[in-house]
Amino acid sequence: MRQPLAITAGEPAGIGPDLCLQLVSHEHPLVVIADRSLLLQRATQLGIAIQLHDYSAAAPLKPGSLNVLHVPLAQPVQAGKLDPSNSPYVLETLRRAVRGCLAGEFSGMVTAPVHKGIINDAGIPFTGHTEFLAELTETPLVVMMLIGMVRHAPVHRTPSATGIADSGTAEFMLRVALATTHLPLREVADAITAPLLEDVLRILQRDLQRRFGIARPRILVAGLNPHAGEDGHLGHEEIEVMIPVLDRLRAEGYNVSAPLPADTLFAVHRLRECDAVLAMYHDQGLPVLKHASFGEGVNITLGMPIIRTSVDHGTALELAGSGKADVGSMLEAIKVAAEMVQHERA
Ligand SMILES: NC(=O)C1=CN([C@@H]2O[C@H](COP(=O)(O)OP(=O)(O)OC[C@H]3O[C@@H](n4cnc5c(N)ncnc54)[C@H](O)[C@@H]3O)[C@@H](O)[C@H]2O)C=CC1
Ligand SMILES: NCC(=O)COP(=O)(O)O
Repeated sequence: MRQPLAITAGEPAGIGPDLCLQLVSHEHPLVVIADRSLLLQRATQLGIAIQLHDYSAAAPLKPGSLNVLHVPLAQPVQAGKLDPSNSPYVLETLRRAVRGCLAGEFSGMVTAPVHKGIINDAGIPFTGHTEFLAELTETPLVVMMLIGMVRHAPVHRTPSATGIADSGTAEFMLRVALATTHLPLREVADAITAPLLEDVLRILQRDLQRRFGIARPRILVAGLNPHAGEDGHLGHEEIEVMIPVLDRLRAEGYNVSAPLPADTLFAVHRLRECDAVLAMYHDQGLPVLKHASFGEGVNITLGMPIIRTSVDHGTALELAGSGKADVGSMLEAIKVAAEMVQHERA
């Protein structure tokens, strides 16, 4: 029997509950972790007729119903209106999913978006799922990677040394991993140390192999500084920190590039010939990916003992309860989690 994937409904005032309601007839076995009355209330607001089934690990899932593992809210919710007293509920849904994944009850977890600000307003330091899940699974280092299809992007039209065909369009999977996650920009340069870079690349390589079936991943590494430091004239991190690590890993058989200028690294002719890009920080890599595939991208946490994927967007409070939330990224996140489970079993 296929173990279900756990779906956490995220911030209750956001679009997470709306997205979960659209999963009733999904082909993959799913268990939504959320407050039951919140889902019923949002269904009424959206005019969706829905059957909820109370999930029990001991009983089969009920097809045609939304299987719900009930976690109670602290306060009733108004769509679009944040309330810090419900932040412990949000975190409890995540804890329950992680417990189930670690115990083998769930094959993985897929998260709807949380609102990082309101959790902090509730007095709970929180930077993101990524760091929170690392803590819950006692994983010393995890790697954030977002993936999405690049479609119909302009391609360099002149055949060159890269051998690029004279084609006007391209379609390929872009994977962008990050060396640092939710870190203020001011702190990024100090955080890029040789041990960190080496550990991140080892996690990236290992998970691309075991969870994506890529035998020898080709990884392009972005420099930290403009023009990858311009031979030391625009910063020294590439020469002092990055190049020695990359040389060492290459000698071990890794297919990693030298630090590349991030502005040209993201040109289509380069991206389509690699399996993943390692960007040094959140806003170096993710804007490119979201520009290409927002709404159907997937966020993945690598390096953990469990499988976790997520949507590529946030809580979109203004759309909650409106019927305008696009479920595309959630569907992709479920698909990718299911594929990762398959790869791991293979
Ligand atoms: N995985 C997670 O839990 C994530 C959580 N967030 C959190 O979400 C909150 C809001 O972040 P923003 O930067 O405003 O990003 P956002 O993704 O919520 O909104 C950006 C724009 O995209 C639109 N949008 C987002 N999701 C959509 C969907 N499914 N269908 C149609 N339109 C959609 C919104 O209406 C808005 O115009 C923040 O607290 C942030 O921390 C942001 C990204 C990921
Ligand atoms: N921009 C992606 C993002 O911030 C996702 O954060 P997380 O909550 O998945 O850690």
